[in-house]
Amino acid sequence: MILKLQQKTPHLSGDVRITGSKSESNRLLLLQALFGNFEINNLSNSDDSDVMQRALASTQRVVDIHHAGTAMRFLTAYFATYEGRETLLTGSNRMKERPIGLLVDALRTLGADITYTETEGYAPLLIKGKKLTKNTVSLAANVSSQYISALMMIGASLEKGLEITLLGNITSVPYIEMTRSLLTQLGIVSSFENQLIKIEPAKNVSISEMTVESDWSSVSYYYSLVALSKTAKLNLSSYKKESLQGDAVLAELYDKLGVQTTFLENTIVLEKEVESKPRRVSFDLANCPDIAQTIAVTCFGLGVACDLTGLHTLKIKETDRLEALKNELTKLGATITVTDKSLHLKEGGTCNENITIKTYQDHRMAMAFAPLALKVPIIFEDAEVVNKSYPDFWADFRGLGFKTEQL
Ligand SMILES: O=C(O)C1=C[C@@H](OP(=O)(O)O)[C@@H](O)[C@H](O)C1
Ligand SMILES: C=C(OP(=O)(O)O)C(=O)O
Repeated sequence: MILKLQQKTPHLSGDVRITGSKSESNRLLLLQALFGNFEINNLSNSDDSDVMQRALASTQRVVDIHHAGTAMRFLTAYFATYEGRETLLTGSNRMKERPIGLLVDALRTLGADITYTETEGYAPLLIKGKKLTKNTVSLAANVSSQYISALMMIGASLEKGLEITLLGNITSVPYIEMTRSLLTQLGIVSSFENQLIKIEPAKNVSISEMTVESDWSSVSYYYSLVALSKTAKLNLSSYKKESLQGDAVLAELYDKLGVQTTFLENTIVLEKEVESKPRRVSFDLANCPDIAQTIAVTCFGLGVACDLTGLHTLKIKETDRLEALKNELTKLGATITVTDKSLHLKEGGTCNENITIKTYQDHRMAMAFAPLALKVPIIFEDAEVVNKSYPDFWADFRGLGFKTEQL
C-alpha cells in the first residue's frame, strides 16, 4: 500500500492510547509458557506479539516467526529446552540474514541440539528439544541483548538455574534489565553484577496477572511530532514514570529538542516548549537503538545538526537502518554521513515535498519519517509495515487530524 500523508495545521492536540510494549509482551508470553498461567493485561496487538502467541500455541513442526527478532531469539532458547519436540524455526528472508550464531553456540554449550538447515549462523534452525544439563555459559554481549534475555528466561527453567558470563561491551543494557525486572516481579531470583548474571531455578510462579506498560518506542513518533509542531499538547496512555523500557529516556532526550513531558497517573502529556532549539545535539544511543531513526528525522526536520553514536546494532535490525536513513534523508534534502556505528547530520537544509520514502520492510522507517508531514506532504511505500509493532499507527495519526490518501 502506497500512502500519502499530509497535515494542514502545525498545531496539534489530542489523546492517543498506544498498544502494549512488544518487548514486555513477548517476554511475558514466553514466561507464561514456561512458568504458569498468569493473565497478561494490555498485551501488544503487534504482528510480532501475534506470531509469538501463535508459535507458542503451535503443534506444527515448522514455526515461522516472520520478521520478529525477539520471537526468533526467545523461541530458539525455548524450543531447545522443550523435551521431545522437534521444531524447524524459520522466518522472513531478512530474518535469515540476522545473526543468531552466538545464541546457538551458547545453547549448544548447555547441551542443546540445534543445526542450521541453510547457512551456518542463521535461521532456519532445526531444534531437537531436550533437557539441558549444564548451568554455566559465556557469550559476547556486544551484538544483541536478545540472546542474553533468551538465556535468562529459559535459565530459570533449568534444574540448577543458569550463570551467564557476558564478554566485552554490553549493548542494549536496559533490555537485559527489563528481563530481570519481569523475572523479579514473577518471584524468580536473579542478580546482575559487572559481567555476571545469575538466575535461580524456578518451577512455577504464584502471580495471577501482569500488566504491560504501553510501548515507549512507539511514543517516540509523538515526541517527534511535538518537536516539529508550532504548538502541541498530546496526552498519551498508558505510561508510568518508573518504566521497565529503556526508551523512556525519550523524555530526557527530547527535552533538549523542545518537548516537555509531564507524568500524570497513567498518562504522559507532551507539550511544545517555547521555541529554543539547539544548533547541534550529540547522543549515545547504545542503550536505546530503536529510537535512533526517530531522533535523526526529528533533527533533520528541525534543521538541528546531530551526532548519533552507539549505533553498532542498527545494521542487523529489520534492515541496515544506517544505510536506509542515509538514503531516505538524502532524498529529502539532508546532508548526512554514516559509519558502521554512527550518524552525522549537518545543520539546516530544506525538506523536499512529495518525496516517496522507501520503508525497507522496516516499520520504523515508515513511522520515523511520518512526523515530517507536519512540514511537507510525504509518501510511503509499503505503509502497512507499521503492523510489526504498531498496527494502529496510521489510524492514530488520522485521529490527530492527519490526512492519509492511498495512491
Ligand atoms: O529485547 C528486546 O525486546 C529488544 C532488544 C533490542 O535489540 P538488541 O538487543 O538486538 O539491540 C531492540 O532493538 C529490540 O527492538 C527489542
Ligand atoms: C529491532 C526491532 O525489533 P526485533 O529485533 O525484535 O525484530 C525493533 O522493533 O526495532
